[in-house]
Parts: sequence; C-alpha cells; structure tokens
Amino acid sequence: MITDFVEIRARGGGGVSLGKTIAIANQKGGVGKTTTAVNLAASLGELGKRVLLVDIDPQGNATSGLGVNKRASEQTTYELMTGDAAFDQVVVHSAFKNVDLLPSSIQLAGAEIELVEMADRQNRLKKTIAEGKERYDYLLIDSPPSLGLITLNGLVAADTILIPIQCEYYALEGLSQLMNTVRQVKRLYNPLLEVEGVVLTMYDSRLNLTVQVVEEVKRYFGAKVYATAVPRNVGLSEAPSFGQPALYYDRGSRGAKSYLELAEELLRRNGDKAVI
Ligand SMILES: Nc1ncnc2c1ncn2[C@@H]1O[C@H](COP(=O)(O)OP(=O)(O)OP(=O)(O)O)[C@@H](O)[C@H]1O
Repeated sequence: MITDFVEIRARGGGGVSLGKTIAIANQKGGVGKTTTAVNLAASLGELGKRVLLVDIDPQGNATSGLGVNKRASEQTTYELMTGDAAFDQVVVHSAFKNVDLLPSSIQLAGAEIELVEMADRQNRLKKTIAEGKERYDYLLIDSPPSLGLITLNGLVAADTILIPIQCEYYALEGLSQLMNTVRQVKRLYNPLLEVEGVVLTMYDSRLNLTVQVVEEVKRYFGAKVYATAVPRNVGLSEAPSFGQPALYYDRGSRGAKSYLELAEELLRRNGDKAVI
C-alpha cells in the first residue's frame, strides 16, 4: 500500500546522493556503543535503508553481534586501514535485511601503533569507506572505548557523531574530553563534523539517579538528546550471544522496539523517511 510514509529513496537513489556516515563513539567503556551500532543498523535496515556497519573496535563485538565469526574473518577493517585489502574484499552481507558489515578482528589493536608510522594516518578509514558512501544510505561506525588513532579515523571519516550515554553515576565523566576531541577534529581534519545526537542507554525511569542524569545530560546537550531512551532490557544483552540484533532475537522485546523507535527518530531528524 502506498502511504505518505512511502518514498522513492531519499538517499542514494540513482547514485546521486551519498550515504551519511555516523560514528558511534564515547571513550567510556560499556556504555552501549556496540549495542546501539548493531541494533540501530538492523532497525534502519528494517525501515528500508541500506546500511553498512563498520566495526573498528578490536573487540569485534559488532561483528559477532551480526553473526559473523570474527576469528574466521580474513579481511577486516585492519587490512582496510593498513591498505592491504580493498573495500570489496572486506565487505560481507549479514543475514539481516539491508545490513552489510566491514568486520573487525583483534589484529586491529595493533593498528593503533602501526598507523602512527603511516602517511595520512588519520585519513585511512575515510579513504577506504568512500566508495561505501555511494552504495549505502547510512554507514554506522562502531568505535573502540578510547580516543586513540582508530577512533580518530572514525571521527575523520564521519559526518556526525552519535554519543551513547549510560544512565549511571559519573555518566558525564569524560564527556568534556570527548567534546574537546570533536572540536579538535573539526578544526584540524573534518570541519563539517557535527553531533548527530545523544542516546541515553540502560534507562530506568524508576530510579532517581536516572532522572538526575537525564537532567544533567540535557543541560549539557540540549535538543541533541534523543527523545527515545533505550531501557535496560534483557533481550538486548542476550541477543549478541545468538549473533543476532534484538529485532531478530525477540522482536516483541522492549529493547528491540526502542531501537526501532530510535531509528525512526534518527530518520525524522534527518528529514528522511522509511521505505516500506
Ligand atoms: N539497554 C541495555 N540493556 C541491557 N544490557 C545492555 C544494554 N545496552 C548494553 N547492554 C549490555 O551492556 C554491556 C556493554 O554494552 P556494549 O558492549 O554495547 O557497550 P560498549 O560501549 O560498546 O562497550 P565497549 O566500550 O567495551 O566497546 C554488554 O554486555 C551489553 O549487552
């Protein structure tokens, strides 16, 4: 059925417009970067967008979260960034609608040091995923929990940064450092880099602490804070061990639904619409 929500592809249609690259980053560990990357990718794919998930975290959890064996991946973002493989040698289709992956492997941990010696070291990811921008509507980069050279490559390659913040004590700790890094990247390498938004993760509205954290985050980031907060949900934490996004593991779960809502909000904020 054709409704107002149906459109001819807003991005990428006819090869005219380029996909949007969004780095999901926060140097703080365990705040929900990978969970957001995997589930947002699956949700955008479900909504008809062509998505490339770019895993640049040496832990490779986004790779295994999409059901791809990170130990068996011969060509990964490591080879892409060191120049030893081309885009088409690395990209793999996932089992999930509209979602492709550039997998990671533990070898990427070494790249942090190896890249230091290389020419154009902060631009390596940007150059190698450039052709992906012609094929996908959204490219989501899952960053490691640091502000090192690999994360820098992600921020240089990105159009925007999406920051997951866990609703817990010290949630804002390190955010001024992250924003300083964003400002520096803008000044030195990527003047058009913007903040896409802030996503509150592991949200529990029953806790006073959560309410306080949300207030503080809103004071700091204002309208950039997404209205959709992701609740703490067991489906989201179980799904990775089955190599599936929550949408496929347990479609009715609150976690799966909240990431679909997040994807819809992201499309809305970008003036983009689902293709159904
Ligand atoms: N909304 C949620 N509900 C329940 N569990 C969650 C939720 N979000 C994330 N988790 C769990 O919290 C842990 C950390 O999440 P995740 O790996 O996504 O964080 P990260 O920021 O990518 O971590 P790292 O910094 O190590 O890369 C994981 O075990 C994940 O399954």
